[in-house]
Amino acid sequence: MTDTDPAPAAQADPWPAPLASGPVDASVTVPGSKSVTNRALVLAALASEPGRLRRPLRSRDTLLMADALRAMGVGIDVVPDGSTGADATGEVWRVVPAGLRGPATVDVGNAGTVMRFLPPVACLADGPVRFDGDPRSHQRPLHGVIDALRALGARIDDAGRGALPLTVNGVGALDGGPVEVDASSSSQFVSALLLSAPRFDQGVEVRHTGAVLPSLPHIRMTVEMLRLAGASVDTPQAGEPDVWRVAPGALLGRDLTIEPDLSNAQPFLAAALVTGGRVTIPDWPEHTTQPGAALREIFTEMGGSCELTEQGLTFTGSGRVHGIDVDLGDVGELTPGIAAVAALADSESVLRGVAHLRLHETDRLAALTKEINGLGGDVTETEDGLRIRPRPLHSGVFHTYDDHRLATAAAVIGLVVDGVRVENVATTAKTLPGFPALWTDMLAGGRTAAVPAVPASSGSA
Ligand SMILES: O=C(O)C1=C[C@@H](OP(=O)(O)O)[C@@H](O)[C@H](O)C1
Ligand SMILES: C=C(OP(=O)(O)O)C(=O)O
Repeated sequence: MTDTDPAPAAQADPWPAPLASGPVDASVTVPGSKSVTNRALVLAALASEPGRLRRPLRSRDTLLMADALRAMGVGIDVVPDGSTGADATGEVWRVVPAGLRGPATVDVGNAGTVMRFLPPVACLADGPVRFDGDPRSHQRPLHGVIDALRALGARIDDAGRGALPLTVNGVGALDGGPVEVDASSSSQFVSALLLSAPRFDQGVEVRHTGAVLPSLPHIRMTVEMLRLAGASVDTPQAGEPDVWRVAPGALLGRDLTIEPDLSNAQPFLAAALVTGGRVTIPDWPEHTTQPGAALREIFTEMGGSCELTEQGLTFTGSGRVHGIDVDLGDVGELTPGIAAVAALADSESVLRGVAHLRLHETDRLAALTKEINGLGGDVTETEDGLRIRPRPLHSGVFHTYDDHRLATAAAVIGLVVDGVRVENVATTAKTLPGFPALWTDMLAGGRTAAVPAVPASSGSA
């Protein structure tokens, strides 16, 4: 097992998605949030003292982030939890900040958070940091981060591509100050500039100039986590929309427990919806900036009800699945899972506000259209989303295009459509390693925890 390979159990490829024999009834412990884990790693690496992450997500995207920070000199190790028995919280990563080093090389894989959040960090290294990743990473938008960093004083060699691969020539500091960015293709441009800004000489003032700004909850997550780390952040006000300011200053080392990944809870909640069953997700946070929180409302409208108790969030399907007309601009990463449910509904759905999904792990709008239609569906792409007219679906191979959310969406359809086979289900390791086992445990009424046991001795994350 390498640091970037969480070694999921080998699966048949294509993987025969299990058919539900009746309504599911299970409690599923979902691993930590990718978005929270990778922000926590960056903020801990930039802090002025060591910090800890409890229940971090151990997946391809987060291990790539940890490896990249380590390559720049940061210490990241698995340490014993310190608590025992029922109090044990799972894996703990200790992050020990250090003077950031270059030369270094960073493999971003296909992780938006790594490719966007780390070039600003690399500006603070004392030498060149080379970034490259999967072929798809060369196509995903990065120009907003590159142009903004240059405007703030950075030297970046990208051979005029405005994309990966590139080298950030770190000199140990960055001026910072006011900068404009068009983040209409990814909110991560804004998050990236804000996260490192406490360490820029003048902090930063980011002004978004584009017509739309997707994934606002993820920007709120950035702001909230910066503040938790002691940063001073001003957020957009009436009369001054789309402007964020971060003051320069030291960041604190925190002891942070990572919330479960609510977007990865989606397929399990969808299972309750499409089978008319019941699924509980323990540790569902009462307050969260994760976009997955919107599932409570969206899936309720599509045919069920949910209740937040001490046990977690329980979603109960009504036995009917309704179509929905919804703007998913704030919560774009939920689109594949909602499209899967919509394909099984009793009426048409229109999913809007997600044109930027064409530049995600794959072109998600094209991929969902092709693959659902390949099973007999009737999906058409619109300018900014999908129109889904439910049809009786049949067996077939569902291709996933190296996209974790395509794979989990296919599994949802496979619960009620016999003979769905998911090509490359292993791609779920990007954010949810062990997905097939969690899925079959759920169908067996599982109560199994996905959180890895605390290792007996310390070691590298
Ligand atoms: O900042 C983050 O953690 C994320 C922001 C969103 O990106 P986009 O704004 O590019 O959609 C989201 O889709 C992605 O999964 C995670
Ligand atoms: C868009 C996603 O990921 P990334 O962080 O690579 O942008 C996603 O997880 O749905």
